[in-house]
Amino acid sequence: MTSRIYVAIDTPDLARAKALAQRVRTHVGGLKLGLEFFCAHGQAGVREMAALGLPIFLDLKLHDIPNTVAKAVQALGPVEPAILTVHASGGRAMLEDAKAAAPLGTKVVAVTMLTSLDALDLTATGVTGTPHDHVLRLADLAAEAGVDGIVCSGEEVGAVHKRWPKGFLVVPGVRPAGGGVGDQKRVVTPRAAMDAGASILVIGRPITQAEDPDAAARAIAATL
Ligand SMILES: O=C(O)c1cc(=O)[nH]c(=O)n1[C@@H]1O[C@H](COP(=O)(O)O)[C@@H](O)[C@H]1O
Repeated sequence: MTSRIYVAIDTPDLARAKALAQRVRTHVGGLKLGLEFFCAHGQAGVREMAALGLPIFLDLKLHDIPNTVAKAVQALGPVEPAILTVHASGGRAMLEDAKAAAPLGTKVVAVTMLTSLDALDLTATGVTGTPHDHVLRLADLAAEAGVDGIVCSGEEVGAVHKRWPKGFLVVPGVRPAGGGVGDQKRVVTPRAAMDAGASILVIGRPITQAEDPDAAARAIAATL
């Protein structure tokens, strides 16, 4: 079965990105490229990574007025990513227009509440209620807007899965038991996220910063 792990290749160094992808490719289902990589290498860099033969998750977390986001998504069309992120808090019209502008084969997923935030951070942004409530509210908004799914932490994915069983649910911020969490705050193990209903996992540093990234990816895959 294809691995449900997308490895987050968070580096601006193209040679390192390619080398990492080659090392872990047999234990991951796809490559996630984010802002760091895209700002350094743009669409040409994405194409070079896509040439390695794994699906590309382009994580640009677009968040702007509907017209701007739709035009940006349209401009990204030629690279036809398998998955593309926008922010759910951009609102319903933005989500609808992003989906309408995306290539047919691209899943548009809406980031709800970043896994690097906790309840205190949420309150500080002026949002009342718990992270759980906030994620469910944004997940409902994303479902109504017709995008393919959402990004949330493993703490909420079970509840989202119950409300939206067909949603494509992306869970980042996962850590093998006993691993360091870094800047992530709402963290679960890869296995717990899958058991709760994640469609795919996004995993960066536990693989990319390991002494042997291939062995780390294999070890995590073996727990799923
Ligand atoms: O959209 C994402 O992928 C994302 C959303 C989120 O809420 N939290 C989050 O960590 N991510 C991404 O997931 C990856 C997590 O990396 P690690 O913490 O190194 O495993 C990074 O590339 C983040 O940009």
